[in-house]
Amino acid sequence: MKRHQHRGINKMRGLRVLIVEDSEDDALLLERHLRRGDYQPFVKRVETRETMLAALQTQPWDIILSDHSLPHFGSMDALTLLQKESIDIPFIMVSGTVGEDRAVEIMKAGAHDYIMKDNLRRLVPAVERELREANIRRQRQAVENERARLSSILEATPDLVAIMDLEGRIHYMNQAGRQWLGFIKKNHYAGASLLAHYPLWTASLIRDTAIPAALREGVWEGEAVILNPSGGEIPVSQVILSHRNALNQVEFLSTIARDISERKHYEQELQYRVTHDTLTHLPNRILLRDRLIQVLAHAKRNQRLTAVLFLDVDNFKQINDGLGHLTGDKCLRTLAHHLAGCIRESDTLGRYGGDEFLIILSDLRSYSDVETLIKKIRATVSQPLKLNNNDVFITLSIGVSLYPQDGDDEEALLKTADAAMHTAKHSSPGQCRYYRPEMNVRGSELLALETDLHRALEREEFVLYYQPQLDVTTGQITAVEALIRWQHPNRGLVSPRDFIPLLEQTGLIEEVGKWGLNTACRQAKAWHSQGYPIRMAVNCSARQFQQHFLDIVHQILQKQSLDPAYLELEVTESVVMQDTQSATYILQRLKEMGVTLAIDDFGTGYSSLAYLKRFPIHSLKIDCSFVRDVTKNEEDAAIAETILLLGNSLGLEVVAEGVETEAQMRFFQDRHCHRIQGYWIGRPMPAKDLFPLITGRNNP
Ligand SMILES: Nc1nc2c(ncn2[C@@H]2O[C@H](COP(=O)(O)O[C@H]3[C@@H](O)[C@H](n4cnc5c(=O)[nH]c(N)nc54)O[C@@H]3COP(=O)(O)O)[C@@H](O)[C@H]2O)c(=O)[nH]1
Repeated sequence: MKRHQHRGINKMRGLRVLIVEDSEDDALLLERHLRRGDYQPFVKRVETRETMLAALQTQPWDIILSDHSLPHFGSMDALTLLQKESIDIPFIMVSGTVGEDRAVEIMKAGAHDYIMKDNLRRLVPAVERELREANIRRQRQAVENERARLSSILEATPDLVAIMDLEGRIHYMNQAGRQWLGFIKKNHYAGASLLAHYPLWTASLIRDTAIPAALREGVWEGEAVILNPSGGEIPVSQVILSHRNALNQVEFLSTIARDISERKHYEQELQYRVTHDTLTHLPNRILLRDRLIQVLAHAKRNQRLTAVLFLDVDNFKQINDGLGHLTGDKCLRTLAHHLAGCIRESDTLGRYGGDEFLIILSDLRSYSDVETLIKKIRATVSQPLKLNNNDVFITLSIGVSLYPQDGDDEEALLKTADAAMHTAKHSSPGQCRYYRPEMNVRGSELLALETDLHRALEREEFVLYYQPQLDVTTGQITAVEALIRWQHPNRGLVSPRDFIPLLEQTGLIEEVGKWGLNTACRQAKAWHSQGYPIRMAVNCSARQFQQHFLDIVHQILQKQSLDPAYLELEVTESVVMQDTQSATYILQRLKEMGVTLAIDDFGTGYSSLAYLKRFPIHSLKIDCSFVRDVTKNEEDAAIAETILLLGNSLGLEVVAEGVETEAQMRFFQDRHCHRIQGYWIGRPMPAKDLFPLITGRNNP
């Protein structure tokens, strides 16, 4: 008994039954039949519309068993109520009176079955079938709901989604896809080929690579381009999937394509930024290197000549510091523009960094093409750059390396061009140097020198030598030029040509220059005190020529109690032409202080008459290079004579420097040059050695 009970309880199935019935006995009868059928029913009997609605709203029901006709309610009313409330519950009519026609009518109205009250043996099987079918209906509905949800997601997604057969014919395409491809109505795509909506190169990629890969491996992912109706290209990231049936045969393909226009735009932008200089928009170091590799590969294959030009703006720091960074930037931009105008379309100009530019010349017919370009560049930069109402003159130091002789890869050519440029910068700024193997040795020497220079001032290794200048009219030594020397502990006396450029680059020139000015003024004062009013000429480099230099000069003159008229500051044309506005100001203040001013190396730079008139200058020094051959070379003689005439007409003193022979001396004497400086009078020498020369000349 216990075992039977146990089995019975296990078999009992719960069932929530709503019975529409006015007879309690009939309801109990139904309940009993259900129990016999191994159900454990939870039963609620209702007999009006209101009680049925309340029961429906209170809890869910598994089945409704309804009598056909109640005093104020019936199966038709119950079905209407269910429809109105959109409730799908198996509905079995249980009646003793209904005729066949009426029964059919009720079935049409939504009842799932009907049972005669005198044949209740059918009840349990009917309930079971209806429960099963209701379950199937629910599952179908769930699938349908799921399908509708997925469809609405596909329709709403901004990506193109399509289903295709194995030939690429479209069977479904979502709204985004229809819009991209211009299918105005929903079914317009039916049978159209997706391949027709790609440009040729992408169509072949999809046909020959992507679809075979998707068929083989199940999926292909890549980038493609889709055409919009007006032929515009939409870059896409695309996935193609193959879908198999139960027999493992591919049944159809699906694809999802995402518009990556924005990403592509950013990628291009990024690529541009990585490879271009933001200031000048020229190729930067990375792209330059890349181009050089390509040019060299081409040159190797076709036995072509190639040249690399390293260009560096001389004294760019002064422009930046003096005129401000914005003007410095403008200077680089303007220069970049001018340089771009000098090269052929096949050449590459780029900004290598800071004030350094690089030009790659490919497919040269001969190396003379390089000379042609250099001449063009020279002619361009000899014109002033118009920067915010300033005429700024710049010079470029250029280093050239040639392929194949100076290196056969990009590394070697860049290194050799750089070495050549640095040699130009150190020995002759503003000039061009072709690479020579010994330049590399010189490079490491320069590095060692630079290290020593940092200690030279505190170790008192600098000395001043003085070179006499002869007054042509009186024959007396009326002035001397102070020239610095470096007494290096190991190298001996180092020429200023080897260390002044280094001092300028490192900024040490300001300290060393101050020391030189002070030492020279002290020496001038010493000679004055001994009865020899000698004028002291002191060189002033670009880096020193700043507004605070005015204070330095003033303080030193005060400290040494030297009459300012006996100090002559020598500046080159390039120093004053770099920033004419600021130069005019400084020169004017110096003049007001009583200091005299000389333009050094005159004739080698701009030689601009307009500026000479504007600047408060006292003298012009004819550069040694015109003096050397003045008696042999007509052109040099003509230049020297022109400078003399120019100086005289502007009321300036003219000094000829580098006079080594009597013939040269006579040349200048005959043309009323005011002062002569050169080995013929005396080499630069320590003050103690010069003194006897002064006393000898000045005490007839
Ligand atoms: N900013 C500073 N620059 C300086 C200073 N001292 C020197 N310098 C500059 O260094 C350059 C080289 O100078 P140096 O080697 O001293 O050469 C000078 C003379 O020695 C040389 N000279 C003079 N007479 C003759 C001659 O008859 N023949 C010949 N071959 N050379 C001769 O000319 C140089 C004079 O230079 P300059 O200044 O142009 O008058 C040089 O550019 C110096 O300016 C310093 O303290 N500060």
